[in-house]
Amino acid sequence: MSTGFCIPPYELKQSDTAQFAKDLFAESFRDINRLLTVFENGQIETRHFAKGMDWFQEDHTFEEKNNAFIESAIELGIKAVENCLTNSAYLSDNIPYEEIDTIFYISTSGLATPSIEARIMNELPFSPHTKRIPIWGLGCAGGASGVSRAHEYCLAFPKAKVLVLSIELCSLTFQRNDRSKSNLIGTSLFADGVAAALIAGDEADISASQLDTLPSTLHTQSTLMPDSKDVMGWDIRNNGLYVIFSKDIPTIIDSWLGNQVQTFLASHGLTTQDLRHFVVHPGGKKVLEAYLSTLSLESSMIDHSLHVLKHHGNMSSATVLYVLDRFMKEKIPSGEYGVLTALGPGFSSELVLLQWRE
Ligand SMILES: CC(C)(COP(=O)(O)OP(=O)(O)OC[C@H]1O[C@@H](n2cnc3c(N)ncnc32)[C@H](O)[C@@H]1OP(=O)(O)O)[C@@H](O)C(=O)NCCC(=O)NCCSC(=O)/C=C/c1ccc(O)cc1
Repeated sequence: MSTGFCIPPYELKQSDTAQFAKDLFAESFRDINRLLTVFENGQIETRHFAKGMDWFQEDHTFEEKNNAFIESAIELGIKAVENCLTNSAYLSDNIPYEEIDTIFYISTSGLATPSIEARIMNELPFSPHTKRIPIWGLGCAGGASGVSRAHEYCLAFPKAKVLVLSIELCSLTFQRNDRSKSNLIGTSLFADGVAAALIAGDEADISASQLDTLPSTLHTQSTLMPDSKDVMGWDIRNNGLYVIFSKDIPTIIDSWLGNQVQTFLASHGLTTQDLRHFVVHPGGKKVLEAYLSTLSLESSMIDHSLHVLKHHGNMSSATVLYVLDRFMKEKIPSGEYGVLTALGPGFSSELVLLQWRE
């Protein structure tokens, strides 16, 4: 396994984005100062964006926003792929582009056909026979789903080297004229992130990592909650993508997820007591608290997720790969188990059982 990232170029402090939101939303909410406390309460300090503050001060058409997405996605995606295939923390030799069998491209924040991985293949020397599997629409769950689908691909083709490339430029969907509370909360949470992960089959010819152990993917579980399409998603209108996300998500996690994780672990002879590591997408502070409470986990198990939330915000599908990278850098004894998980529109969850191995 390897990872690579490209941090988008414009770093903004939470205090700057709070001021921006105050200017924008002041007319819409009489109690704006009370609502602005969400910017401080969310445990986010900095976020990174593809465009600077000036860009968000102006209205943009759907066409302009989506064109900006395509341009930045290619530029940042290329760097994340390069960093992943040459990451000396995990690889003793660089992986040549032409050895990548398949790219799973994950996104829900911009549209492109041909999809972004094809455009990146025009810029980097991949084999023209590389299989392209673009996955659009899984939202925050997409990074975990990408790891799951890559795992299954490697079971079918054990010699395969697979790239999961997640590109989310959530800020480029920003709707200045949507003065809903969801949009205000979203403006405090969402950020841009670009991450790549290399997943290799058991028989792949890959130069050994310099680390003692790395996580292996063992099993996966995808779950759709029936009749829950209004929990999260996009309302697609002439001006672009308008965010839908329910304020009940933390409560839904509390009542729905615990059982699922327990059943998943039990089907592999494990319980939550066996779980040492929890590689969880930090959807928001209250989302992380809900995970702790429903699974009775020790609070230290979300430290890496909180770190990513603090320094990068919620970068939708890319976020869980940032969290995974922090776990991969830790010295974790061989044999220990973990779960990688994220939730997204559907409403759905993705679970991956991990075991650290030499
Ligand atoms: C740290 C937060 C953000 C703030 O906490 P707080 O400061 O204690 O504030 P409250 O939770 O009390 O919320 C303040 C107000 O906002 C309201 N609110 C609170 N979430 C909501 C709400 N989703 N709707 C609409 N009103 C709300 C809440 O009801 C309350 O209103 P009021 O009754 O007038 O006091 C906390 O609410 C929190 O962690 N929430 C969980 C966030 C969450 O669900 N994350 C997972 C979903 S991620 C997701 O769906 C992704 C979407 C997405 C979006 C854009 C993209 O570009 C890409 C992706």
